[in-house]
Amino acid sequence: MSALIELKNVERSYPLAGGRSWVLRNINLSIDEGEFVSIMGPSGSGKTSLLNVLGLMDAEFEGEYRLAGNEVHRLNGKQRQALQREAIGFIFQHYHLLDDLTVAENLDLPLSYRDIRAPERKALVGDILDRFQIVGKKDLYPRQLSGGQQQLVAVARAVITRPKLLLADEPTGALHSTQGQMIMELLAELNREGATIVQVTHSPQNATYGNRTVHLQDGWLTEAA
Ligand SMILES: Nc1ncnc2c1ncn2[C@@H]1O[C@H](COP(=O)(O)OP(=O)(O)OP(=O)(O)O)[C@@H](O)[C@H]1O
Repeated sequence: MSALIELKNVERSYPLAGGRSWVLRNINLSIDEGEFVSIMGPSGSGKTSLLNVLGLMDAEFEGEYRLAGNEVHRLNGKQRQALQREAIGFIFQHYHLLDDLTVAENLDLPLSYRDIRAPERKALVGDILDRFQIVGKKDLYPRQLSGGQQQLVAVARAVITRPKLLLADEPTGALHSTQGQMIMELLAELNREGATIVQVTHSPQNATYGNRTVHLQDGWLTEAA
């Protein structure tokens, strides 16, 4: 089994008056294709910082990061952006849908960054609307949807390009428990279909949907027993 993600001695710090403030300490982590990993840890322990490194949103780290055979630590900004668009889908706590775009237009957005012709884009949007059973919502705006429906659209948008890696930051954090459970079941299903998923969660219940949990404490990573 080949590793999709490999972090070697990854460190992140910020300058602080008189020294540096350390956020990630000597992180070594390997994640195989097809895994569903949960990152847990107290507030301020570095979970979002680690997700930002994994998602190529933060390049100011030290150490080595390999993603799908790419040496991320050697890439320039343009190459990182290309890899991010090709390989990663993001799901955030607060959906991050664009308010001025309809559901269908939000779903089309990641496709518009790719070299895909309009009829094929339309077909892909149609397929995903079907798959997520939201065809009836396609012309509505995000504010016309419930929180659970908005997150459903956000997950659909994250997977429409079939990324190898799905990164989720507290994906159920803003939802009621039944809506949250629906989203977790959907993530588990996407994982069974082959997506590698890394989620940040405070919820031990949500972590049970994954196959493995790692813990962060003051920037240090430990594997759960
Ligand atoms: N731009 C920055 N400058 C300085 N310190 C920062 C910066 N961004 C994050 N930090 C620090 O990094 C540490 C880890 O933050 P991070 O957001 O990764 O924690 P977290 O585990 O995700 O917390 P939470 O569960 O509260 O979201 C915190 O102490 C935070 O203050």
